[in-house]
Amino acid sequence: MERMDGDAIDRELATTPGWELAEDAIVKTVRFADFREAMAFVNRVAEVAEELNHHPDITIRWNKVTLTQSTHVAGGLTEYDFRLARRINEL
Ligand SMILES: C[C@H](O)[C@H](O)[C@H]1CNC2=NC(N)=NC(=O)C2=N1
Repeated sequence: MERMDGDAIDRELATTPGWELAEDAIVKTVRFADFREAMAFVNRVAEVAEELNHHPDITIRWNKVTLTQSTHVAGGLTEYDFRLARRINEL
């Protein structure tokens, strides 16, 4: 899978609500009622990541979960990152 160029990234970001570009990755932070809710979400993300074989970096800070995505093997953003982002938006 090829790395995406800036125009392609901007186009995809426009249809992937809640995600922002940070360096060569896309980032989203989701806030929950408490830690337990945050962990339940993280476990749902894990299921989708395993299904797609594409995994986000995940930071959990009490009730806030930050997902950071890029395609390691490509050294930047690819369609896989946006596909996972859209599935996460559906959770
Ligand atoms: C062998 C396995 O397919 C690869 O390591 C997958 C797993 N999940 C992955 N996730 C992400 N974000 N980038 C990758 O390059 C990647 N590669």
